[in-house]
Amino acid sequence: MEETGRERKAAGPPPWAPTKSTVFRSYAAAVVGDRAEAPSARGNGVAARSSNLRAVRKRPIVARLTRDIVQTFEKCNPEFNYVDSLNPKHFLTTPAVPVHNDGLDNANSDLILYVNLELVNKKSDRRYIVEEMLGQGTFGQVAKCWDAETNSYVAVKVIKNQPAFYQQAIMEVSLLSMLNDKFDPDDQHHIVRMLDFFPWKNHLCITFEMLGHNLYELLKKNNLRGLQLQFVRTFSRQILDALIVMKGAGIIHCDLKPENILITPKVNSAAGVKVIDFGSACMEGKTIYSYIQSRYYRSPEVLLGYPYTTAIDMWSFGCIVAELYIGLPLFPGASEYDVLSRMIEMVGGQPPDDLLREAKNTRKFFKHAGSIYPGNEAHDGLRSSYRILTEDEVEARDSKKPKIGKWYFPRGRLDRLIFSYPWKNLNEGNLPEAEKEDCLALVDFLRGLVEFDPNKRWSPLQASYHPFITGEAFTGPYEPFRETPVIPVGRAATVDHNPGGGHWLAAGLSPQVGSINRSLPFNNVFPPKMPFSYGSSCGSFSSRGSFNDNVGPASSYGSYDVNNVNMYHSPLGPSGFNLQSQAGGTFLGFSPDIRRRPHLSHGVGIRLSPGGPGPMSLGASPSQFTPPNSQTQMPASATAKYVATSPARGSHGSSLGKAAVVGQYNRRRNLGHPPMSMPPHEYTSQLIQGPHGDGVSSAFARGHSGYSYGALPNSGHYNWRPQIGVSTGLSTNSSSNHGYVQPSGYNDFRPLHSSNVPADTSTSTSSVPDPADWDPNYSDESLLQEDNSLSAELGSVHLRDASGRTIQSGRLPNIQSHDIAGSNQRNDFLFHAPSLRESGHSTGHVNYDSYNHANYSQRNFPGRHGQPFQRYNHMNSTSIRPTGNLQNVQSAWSKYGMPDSTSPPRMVEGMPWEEALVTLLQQAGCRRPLEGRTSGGSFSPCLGSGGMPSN
Ligand SMILES: Nc1ncnc2c1ncn2[C@@H]1O[C@H](COP(=O)(O)OP(=O)(O)OP(=O)(O)O)[C@@H](O)[C@H]1O
Repeated sequence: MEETGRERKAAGPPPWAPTKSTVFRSYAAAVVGDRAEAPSARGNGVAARSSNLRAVRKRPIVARLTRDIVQTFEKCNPEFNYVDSLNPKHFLTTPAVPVHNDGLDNANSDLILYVNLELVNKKSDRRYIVEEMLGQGTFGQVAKCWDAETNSYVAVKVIKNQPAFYQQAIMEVSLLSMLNDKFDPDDQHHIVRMLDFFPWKNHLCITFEMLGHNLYELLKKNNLRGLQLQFVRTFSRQILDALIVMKGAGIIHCDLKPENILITPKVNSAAGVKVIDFGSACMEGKTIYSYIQSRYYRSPEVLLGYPYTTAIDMWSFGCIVAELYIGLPLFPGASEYDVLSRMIEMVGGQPPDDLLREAKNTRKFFKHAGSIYPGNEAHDGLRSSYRILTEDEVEARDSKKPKIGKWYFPRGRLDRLIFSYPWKNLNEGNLPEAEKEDCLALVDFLRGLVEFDPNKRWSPLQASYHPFITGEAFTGPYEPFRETPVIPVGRAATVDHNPGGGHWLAAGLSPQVGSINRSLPFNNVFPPKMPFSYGSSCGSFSSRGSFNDNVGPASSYGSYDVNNVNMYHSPLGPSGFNLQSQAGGTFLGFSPDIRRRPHLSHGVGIRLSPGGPGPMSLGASPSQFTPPNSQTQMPASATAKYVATSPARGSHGSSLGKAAVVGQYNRRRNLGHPPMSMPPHEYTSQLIQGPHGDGVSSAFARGHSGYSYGALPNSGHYNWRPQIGVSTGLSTNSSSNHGYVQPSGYNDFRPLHSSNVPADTSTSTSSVPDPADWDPNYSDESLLQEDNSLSAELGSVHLRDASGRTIQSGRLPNIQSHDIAGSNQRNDFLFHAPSLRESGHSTGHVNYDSYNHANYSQRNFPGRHGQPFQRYNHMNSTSIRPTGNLQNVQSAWSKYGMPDSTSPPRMVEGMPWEEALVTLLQQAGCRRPLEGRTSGGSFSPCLGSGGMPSN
């Protein structure tokens, strides 16, 4: 029965009701009383003074009303009980609906983050207070957090609570640990610093130094105009620096793109950039995934399904350098076919025949003409027996048109593109004298990077000596010094079972058969700073005996002795990673001498020889770990808000791409995927004959005489590259084609492979939304949005030239549109060209009449396509593919040396991932992040008795 007001009155106030005296006590009285009660205050005579409320009145009203409000309420009503958790939360994660992990995770297995949530490293009791979302990507979320201990902001990547992502994140941790600690201990090589990692609520959290905006945002900031050349040079040099170190460590980044290069604003010091996101990285020679790299930056060998090395990062790097200059992605293809077509059209030539012969996807893109196809030539001047399929041929084969994206700049050769940038003055003769040399140097620099043949593509070290980077005068085509070939690529996992019965592939090791001596190249400028020899370019197997004797820092460079690699299969169960250091501890696969390592004789798994970072050997194909029912849902809604998809934060569009890929990957996982067909030895021997001979140097030692310095390519020139055996190069002489097929209308920037597609129209007929075009947040308005933080960030940019001289110091002018509006000149500032919008064209379609063939829609800049790597393995081994029940997952787990096979992993509520992580990291010697916080540097989990972390 409902109680009436009268009855209530008669019954007296409810027990919780404040009494008049407490409720309506004045705030001042409460404060006075409060202070009067404080012993310390009393002691200091504050009580007496507190009756004077003038100090309180001076505060702003909001402060006065809310300061100590909880205590005030408590004063007013002693029964008032403030419960923090009942506060409305400001959620940062999308969606924020609790689904998994006892309501802590959403449907995507992302930890639901909200403002002021604490992420705690329970081992060190270090707390990170979530403040805002920086990005939501494939592997989880990155949040800006306050680190109370250091009074600074950090970026914390909270990995999804799924084994697959967890595994790959362990890889990220281990690779970055290695890079940070062993190869760049002094933080000099433009690689992001990892500060901490810890498990939290079944999520792995990785703490990074807080960096600024990424390079895509920087370009976008200026309406996708390019940067001034000196900035292109400076950033390129720094990225190269990172790449040199990575190559020295044998690490392939696999997802290099402008979004993964972040600005590091430093007040009063040289600004620069840092490479982030090693979440897709792997070790050279131990490549697992074939679908890697974001599409625009995907190398030809990856597109074609050819074994890859660190050279793929150099391709991406070349794309980035060009993009920094022109402001737009170089190959913004809407499909892989489109990307490859653009490469061929813009770079000239095509991948060499031996690559095409071996690559597993060749038939997707090329037609084998049986013999030398008339009129078709590879880029090195040799005729080819392959030619790229026409769109019609692709359509006839696939019963649907290939997706072809828009062209955002004049079609034509890359050199022309660079020379005529910003494309308003189409006559390259307009190029100021002063810029000619720079442009020539840039074009020549790009020549060595966007090189179809990975064996001829310049290494980062070779590229770093290019005049474009060093700032020396450019006097003619650069010939890189000969570099000792380091790591022939390992055939990506192709074998189901290794002969020894172990699981090479499960361990992430590509069997590399063949007697190849691998030693640290004499010209490795970045020997890791560690006392012993090390396996830096980890991942190659060498045959017995080939392991060199020159023990020392450069000796056991990344080699695995195929006869000594210890793979065990034992019914006794897993032995974990068995990473044993000769130095007396376990560490990340660095054994100073493979020959002396202890041989363990039990367990499944693999003991890594020098150079193989432990966790990496997980062969962390998510497919092996994703529980059958695990969800990898990434609805567009979940990705649209933050970084990955938003122009405001870089890799916009990528999430969807990645989501699609993850979905594909999961499907693939379930369906299985055929192994690559080529036996490893074939590939190895091929490589030995290729790059191990005169390799790079010979490729560039020939036929460059015709590259006439100072001469810009004229309209009659077909191939902008200096040609082997052809004395034309960039000669202005159109007669120098030497039998090359004259492209139709190079003059007019017409495509080599005419697709009859107007440049401003998309021929995509697919009803399936293309992730490349999917960018819900994209708009011209967003392009024009000022971002003061970015301006501020850049305001303190100081750039130095090659000699260390400051070329741009002090505060740069704010990046305001009026700084550049209406300017058609390369501004004496960060950016060097007006945007299409500002180059006098009205919004909407921009018709470059003078090109006659190119219409551009500035409204349709490419939706960024950070298409992710897709993880699928080539392994057919059912033993490592989860087959639908926990036990199988567990057995897969145990094969990777994960803990105790007798206690199956709990997928959601338990701690096995944390335990596994802890064990792995402990075994791998990843101690640094916790050093100083743990006893003896060991990593031990902060587990409650029940296995769950106590909060
Ligand atoms: N150290 C950092 N400082 C500032 N922002 C960062 C940092 N690390 C990452 N971010 C932001 O978070 C975003 C996602 O980070 P990251 O690329 O490492 O995650 P991811 O899941 O691999 O994303 P993606 O799927 O886009 O590759 C980055 O694009 C960047 O904007």
